[in-house]
Order: sequence, then structure tokens, then C-alpha cells
Amino acid sequence: MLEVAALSHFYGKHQALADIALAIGQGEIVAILGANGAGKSTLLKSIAGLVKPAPGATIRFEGHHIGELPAHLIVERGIALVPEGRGVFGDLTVAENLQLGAHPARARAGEADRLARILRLFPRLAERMAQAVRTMSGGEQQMVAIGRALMSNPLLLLLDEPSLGLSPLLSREVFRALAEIRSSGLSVLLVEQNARASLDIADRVYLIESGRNAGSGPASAMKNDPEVQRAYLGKARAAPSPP
Ligand SMILES: Nc1ncnc2c1ncn2[C@@H]1O[C@H](COP(=O)(O)OP(=O)(O)OP(=O)(O)O)[C@@H](O)[C@H]1O
Repeated sequence: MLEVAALSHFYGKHQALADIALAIGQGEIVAILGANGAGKSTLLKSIAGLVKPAPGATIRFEGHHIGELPAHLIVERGIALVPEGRGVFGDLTVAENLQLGAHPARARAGEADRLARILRLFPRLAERMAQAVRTMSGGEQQMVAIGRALMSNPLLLLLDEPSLGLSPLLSREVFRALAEIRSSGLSVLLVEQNARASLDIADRVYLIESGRNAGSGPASAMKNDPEVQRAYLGKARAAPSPP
């Protein structure tokens, strides 16, 4: 569904991404793990058309090259980004924020059904449709942000740190929603500090270090990789066995 190759990005002289390659199949949840500053957000923004890849990159979605398209046309192709920090409109209500997500042409057909499905996914939003988003908890605002992205009728959802700053309870709710979203056939590319939760939910994982690919594999295998356990799951390296 999505194929990325030779993706680099420079902020001035600073190279944030170097020759990144990744692929996502339909209905997959793919997680990206990497330290702070590794380039994860830049990778999502490059796919969403918010930062421009350096020449030579390939970003192919559903067989079409999208690397040169502006962000609004990438949304029309079916890729929706939920940015870090959510990007919701605090002074608008939940209903108005969700409505804003429905602006692409691809979202027009079936809009009412889509809204009903989103409100079943996040019943808290159904109870608060007329509430200004700035008065909601961080977790509820994250639900608004995900709901707004889903209103665009995407095929692929890009999520940047959806559990950042959420209580464990709300974080579990967000991850439960992601599992439901996947079971409806959507694909998800997930950047998450909570490595344990993302390894639990993901099908496959890519590791990124200093803007470069540093490993990939099925989430089930990555969970047992000693290096992943040490770097991302806080497990100490096993002591060497005595001679
Ligand atoms: N607008 C910008 N201008 C200059 N440098 C930037 C800009 N945005 C990001 N960077 C730098 O690019 C590198 C990658 O940043 P990015 O936000 O993609 O990393 P990240 O893996 O998402 O980090 P975090 O986990 O802390 O959110 C970092 O060194 C960062 O300081």
C-alpha cells in the first residue's frame, strides 16, 4: 500500500532522515521506534507532504508517486496525519472539529455513517459534541484528533505519539481504538514513546536511529530481541553466565 525508499530530509544543514526505506501493507499496524530526535516525526511529515523529501526519494501510495504532491492532495489520496500535540482547534466544539476533518472530496460520500462509526469508537465524544475542545482532557482531545482524521475517510492513518501525556486508562482506550480501526481494514503507521504498547499492538516494527533504518521485523520477534529490550523496554542486558 505504501512504499518508501531512499527518503532523506534536511533542515538546513542538519540531516534528519537519511535513506529511509519502509513499507506498509493494507490492514497492517506498523510501529516506528526510535530515540528522541531520531527523525520519527519528520518521517511522518514527509509521507503527509508537510516537509519536502530531498531529491531521489520514492514515496508510492496505492501505486502512485505522491512524494511531490502538496499535503492537501495527499489527504485526498487517503493518508491522514494525527500530528504530535494533536492540532485540534480548542475554541471550536467537538462537532466542529470533526466536521473540519470531512473537507476532502473523498469524505463526502457516507459522511453521516462515518461520523456514527467514530462516535461508536469514542463514546466519550458522543456525549460532548457541543463542548469546546480546549475544556477537554488530553485523552479526550486525542480522541477528537483521531476522530477528525478518520472523518477524511483515510486508507492509511499516520499517528504521532497518540499516548503522549495521557493517563494509563485513556492511553489504553486510545490503543483499543487503534485495534478497532485496524480491524475495519485501515492501515496505521504509529510513532509512539510507549514502546511496550506499540509492540503489543503492531504487526511489524521499524527501528530508526539518527535518521537511518536500524532494523525491522515482526513485532512478536522484535519484543524478544535483546537490543530492543535494552533500548526500548528498559530491560537490563542479561549477565554473562559464569564459566
Ligand atoms: N523545523 C525544524 N528545524 C530544524 N531542525 C529540526 C526541525 N524539526 C526537527 N528538527 C531536528 O530534526 C531531528 C529529527 O526531529 P524529529 O522531530 O523528526 O524527531 P523525533 O524522532 O520525532 O523526536 P521526538 O521523539 O523527540 O519527537 C532532530 O534533531 C530535530 O532537532
